[in-house]
Amino acid sequence: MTTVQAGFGRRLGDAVVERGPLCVGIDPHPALLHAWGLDETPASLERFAMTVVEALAGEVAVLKPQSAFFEAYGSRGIAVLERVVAESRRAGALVLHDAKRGDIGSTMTAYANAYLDEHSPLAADAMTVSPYLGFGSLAPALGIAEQTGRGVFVLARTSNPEGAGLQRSASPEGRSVAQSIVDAAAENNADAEPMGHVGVVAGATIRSGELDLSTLNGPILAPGLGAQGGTVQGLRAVFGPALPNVLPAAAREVLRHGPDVDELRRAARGLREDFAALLAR
Ligand SMILES: O=c1ccn([C@@H]2O[C@H](COP(=O)(O)O)[C@@H](O)[C@H]2O)c(=O)[nH]1
Repeated sequence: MTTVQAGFGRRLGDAVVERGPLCVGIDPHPALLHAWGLDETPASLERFAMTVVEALAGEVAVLKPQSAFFEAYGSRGIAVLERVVAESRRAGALVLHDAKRGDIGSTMTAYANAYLDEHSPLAADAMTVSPYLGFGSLAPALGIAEQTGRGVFVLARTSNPEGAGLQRSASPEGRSVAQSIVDAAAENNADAEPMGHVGVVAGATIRSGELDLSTLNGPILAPGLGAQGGTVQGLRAVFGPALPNVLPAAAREVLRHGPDVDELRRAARGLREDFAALLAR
């Protein structure tokens, strides 16, 4: 493990200042491959993913490969994912592995080593993690991330409709499961400047004011724009005063404009400009 000087909160903040607030998902869905005139082979997977990297790695703050779509192709898919991570980072984008890992602490260490340790071929800048085995089970990932200047995004209130039942369920004192995850992340970020390395995931599709994010002091990944029904304009109602910490995320809403790299860029810029205009209002 090698220590990176700046913490993830600062690195993400700098990337957003330089490139604007947007995370684009690299999700090679079979339907998108077909729409791009590609088939479902490792060679097509690579063509798709590297086209997105060519179009956007020099353009957006964060790229978020969805691990599942690469894992589906076995070791050849993982080899493509390694290339996506390395070339995106080389072009200046931060890479967030969307793998949603979560396990007992000892196994969590191995996941964190796989995705966050600089010597791993898959090492990125951040990863998504699932707190279902208890927030404390994520401690090894939080620790490795902090030591290496990397970040984690903990699922709190996800964008999918099925998440609501579990995540909105409340303790006798009235605190929801999702809020307890946000509060635990906030504890880890308490003294960090300009913000901490423990982000949360909260969908662009959730109800207004569902979460109190006032003490989080960390980034908020907001997936669910476009294909899942969330809108950039709706983000202010959902996140209120926490809006400046929101990193809007979209995959299909951008990828459907491919394979033309200029069209992909135009789509990403449009979303980013819409969000910047919302922030400025
Ligand atoms: O709450 C969550 C957490 C993660 N995701 C992931 O983001 C993308 C969304 O893709 P779109 O095409 O923009 O809908 C996908 O990889 C999900 O696994 C999420 O949607 N919601």
